[in-house]
Amino acid sequence: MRPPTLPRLLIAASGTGGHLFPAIATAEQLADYQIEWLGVPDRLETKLVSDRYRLHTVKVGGFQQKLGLGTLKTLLGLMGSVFKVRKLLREGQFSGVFTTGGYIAGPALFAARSLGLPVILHESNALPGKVTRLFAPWCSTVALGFESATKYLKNAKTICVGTPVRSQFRSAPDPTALKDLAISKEAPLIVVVGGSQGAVALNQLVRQCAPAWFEAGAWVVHITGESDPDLRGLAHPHYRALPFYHNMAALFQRANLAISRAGAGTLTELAVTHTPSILIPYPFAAEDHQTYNATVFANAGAAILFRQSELTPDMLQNSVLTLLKERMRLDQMAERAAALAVIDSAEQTAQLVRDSLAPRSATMSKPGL
Ligand SMILES: CC(=O)N[C@H]1[C@@H](OP(=O)(O)OP(=O)(O)OC[C@H]2O[C@@H](n3ccc(=O)[nH]c3=O)[C@H](O)[C@@H]2O)O[C@H](CO)[C@@H](O)[C@@H]1O
Repeated sequence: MRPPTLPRLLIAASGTGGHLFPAIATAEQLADYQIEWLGVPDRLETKLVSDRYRLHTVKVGGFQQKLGLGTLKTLLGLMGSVFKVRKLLREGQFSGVFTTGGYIAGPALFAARSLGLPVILHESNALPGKVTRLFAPWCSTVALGFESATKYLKNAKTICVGTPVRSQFRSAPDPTALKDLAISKEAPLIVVVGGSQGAVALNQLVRQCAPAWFEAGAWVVHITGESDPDLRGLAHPHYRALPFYHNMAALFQRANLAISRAGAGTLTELAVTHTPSILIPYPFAAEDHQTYNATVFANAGAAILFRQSELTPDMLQNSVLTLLKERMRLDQMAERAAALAVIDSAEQTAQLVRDSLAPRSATMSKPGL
């Protein structure tokens, strides 16, 4: 007897770690679905996803502010992508779409809804992205990373579930992890991270401040991103600079303090690993959404928020030195961060996917249909 085929789910997630990792974490909980992926050529998904899931790609881009030839080109491109995804969904007999927003969500949502298929959208930011705000009312369910996002999505069916984190963040700390970095076991550790692509301005600030932190006995692991022109700008026995690191869970678990941009993915991980932080939102992020994320953490007492435009190297250097001396304050910030964590977000999000797809999958699997 042939085994019953699993219902099929298309996941549309693309571009940055902040969009891909929550989608991967949710996919890891959906072994009862046959999953395929929708992304964009040449983005991070070609490295992170294609060895595990069949990856289909379409070209999508954002609309420019001014109307003109560029807008027309983007619109035609979008229509072409919608047709391509529609064909994929129909021929592949998919039961629905799960997306984490961003540009890829547009064609996925248009195509799915035009076929009457359910769409579940996860929005991890405190200020939902434009695509989410526009399309949320058309989704079966919109899962939110932050409760405060609800107020921007009044016409949608929303539910706060936190943001899913990868399995590495949900397993017990591995005592052999971080061996590759050969860092002191006892010294205070500062981890610097600028999102999945790194942050050159943050890197420059940190390099100016770090010598005083080394003097104070601290070590620094600095995730620089691939595009920093000054990658070898600092050398010290207590300093490790890396373009990207895969075991972020172990790194955050070990860190006494993180200095970070305020992408929703990283913030969620800092909460799950109870890591106190200094947050410097990326000032050019769409609609300044990272400041909204960081404000939630700062208001909760889990982080200190600095705007990049107002932050001098002296301010950053002294804040870190003060925090390193105030262990009780760091412990309190860690507790506040822990209070923001939703450990089972991946399971909750996966269940929302099942609930939205269930009636259709049940119909499709009835004999004779
Ligand atoms: C510049 C920008 O607009 N960034 C947005 C992007 O996320 P972006 O990817 O920039 O940033 P996030 O902080 O959300 O996610 C980064 C992810 O990459 C991982 N990581 C990072 C470095 C590394 O070496 N190894 C590693 O695994 C982190 O652990 C985290 O899971 O989408 C997020 C979700 O919509 C937004 O909140 C961010 O504002």
